[in-house]
Amino acid sequence: MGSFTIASKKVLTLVLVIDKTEQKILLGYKKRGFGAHLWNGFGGKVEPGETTREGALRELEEEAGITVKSEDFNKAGILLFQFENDPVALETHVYKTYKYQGQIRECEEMRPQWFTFTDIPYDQMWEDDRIWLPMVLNGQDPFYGRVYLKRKPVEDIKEDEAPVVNTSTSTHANHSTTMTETSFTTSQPKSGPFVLWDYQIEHSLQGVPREVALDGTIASFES
Ligand SMILES: Nc1nc2c([nH]c(=O)n2[C@H]2C[C@H](O)[C@@H](COP(=O)(O)OP(=O)(O)OP(=O)(O)O)O2)c(=O)[nH]1
Repeated sequence: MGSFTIASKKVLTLVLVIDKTEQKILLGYKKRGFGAHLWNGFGGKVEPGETTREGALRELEEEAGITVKSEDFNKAGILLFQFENDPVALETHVYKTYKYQGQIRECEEMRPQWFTFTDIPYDQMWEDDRIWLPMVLNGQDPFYGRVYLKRKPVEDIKEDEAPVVNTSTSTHANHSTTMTETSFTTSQPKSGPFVLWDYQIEHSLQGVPREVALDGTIASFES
């Protein structure tokens, strides 16, 4: 049995771009690196000297090509991701926005695509997303909590399930965007190399969390 004991944390961000009118969310297909072959929001590590808000806005511009005004950018919550036998937890600051500027574009790491709320590809996302993403879409944020992810047995990871990608151009919310569709030849990779082991996620009644302690409780709130 593996251990979920953590000793420290790294700070990361995750940005959700939502079209309330059309009931759609912009996700990116991660082409490489950590979480490859999964659909996710945009984000990554916060750099030294950056606030989480600055880091989230930078990653959104790098990965999807769009910018968001500060007043349209809100913290939806914090999740502490814990990985089996890894003492470093990922304190992930989740932001949401309903407005953006610029032209959505693909980059070498992420391929953006809009999904209607009823068509979110949860079986090609991190397994915990189906628990907390609806909280954001239903306005049940801010939230906080922790998520325990266990490594999949090696025999369950199918390396050669490469997706087939088709490119097309579509127009959405006055933005003409080149979109690509993904289909999988055989059984598709599900939730990457991790499975959800356990979680505790709660609606934050006291305010917007600024930091989560290593035990998953809120350490401080945004003022
Ligand atoms: N939706 C979701 N995202 C997760 C989970 N676990 C997890 O680490 N992430 C996110 C947080 C980050 O946005 C991303 C991992 O960040 P990363 O450090 O690998 O980012 P990156 O490859 O883009 O690296 P960089 O740009 O910072 O160099 O994955 C999860 O269970 N669900």
